[in-house]
Amino acid sequence: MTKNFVKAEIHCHIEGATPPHLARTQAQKYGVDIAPLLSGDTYTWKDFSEFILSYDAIASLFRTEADYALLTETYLCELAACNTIYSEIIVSPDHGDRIGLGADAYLAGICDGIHAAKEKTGIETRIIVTGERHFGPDSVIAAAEYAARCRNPLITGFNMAGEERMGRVADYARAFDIARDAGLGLTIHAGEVCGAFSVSDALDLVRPSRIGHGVRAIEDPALVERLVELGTVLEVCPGSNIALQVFPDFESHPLKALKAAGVRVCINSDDPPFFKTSLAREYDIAAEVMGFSDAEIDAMTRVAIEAAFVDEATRGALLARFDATAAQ
Ligand SMILES: Nc1ncnc2[nH]cnc12
Ligand SMILES: [Zn+2]
Repeated sequence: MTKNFVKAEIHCHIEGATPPHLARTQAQKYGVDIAPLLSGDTYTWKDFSEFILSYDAIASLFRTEADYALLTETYLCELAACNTIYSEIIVSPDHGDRIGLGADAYLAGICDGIHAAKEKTGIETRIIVTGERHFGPDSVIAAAEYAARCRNPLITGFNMAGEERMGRVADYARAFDIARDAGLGLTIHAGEVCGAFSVSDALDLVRPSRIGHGVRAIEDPALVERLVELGTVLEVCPGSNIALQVFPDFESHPLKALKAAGVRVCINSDDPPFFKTSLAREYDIAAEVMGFSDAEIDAMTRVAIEAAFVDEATRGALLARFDATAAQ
């Protein structure tokens, strides 16, 4: 059991963290029939494309600043309850725009939720703005421009999520140039649905310090070696990968092999209720199914904090908190 382990997570999509009970409340509030999306406590989707559609539909149930504050506070308090001291949430201003709330109010709600959760639990949180690849290059560039100009101190990173099979990384490279020039940390979903070439493209064209998933790098030993040399951190989400059938089961998941090869890896939940998981469960699986030792699990948590998009004073404080309580 990893219940008492100090945890940190740097890859979770805020709308993807919607607990089924909250989805139902929101659906009732706005008179939306979500029966095709949710059966009991299970989000129903069959493959990656359907998952993305389902994700966007659940996101559309949050329509006000207060809705987003509630969602964010709910998720962060759940994380804090399992000893999580740091979280980076991936947010998409496109969702705010698409439901007519607007990006500013969308982010204001999320920030309210972050402050409320910090007040209640002490959890430290930062925001990664993401472009959604399936909304096209212009929309991803607009997301980067938004992140760059709004100068919100909680927004410290830029990402691209969504349908990895749409276009090539080169089509989106400009968005990352804008984010890099604004001083934001860079990470990108790659090597999840697409193979090793997608991770190579990301390294060549985005030069990120982290990659979301990246697990299919395992298909190319030279690429694994390149990740080791660069020190690129993979934000690994094992439960997500199994649910989305990237790998058939936890036994064949490459997290152990990547770590053994020297790649810097950490454990994350991605969209936990969509994949019937939680950060706590991901840590338990690492220990009980994948066979990582306590020290190895702590080492992955340390990687998450070392790779976090925070200022050095905050990183130091988090590491001190982690060192004071880890593996005791
Ligand atoms: N696992 C995932 N991959 C790509 N885009 C996403 N958006 C939310 N979850 C995602
Ligand atoms: Zn993700």
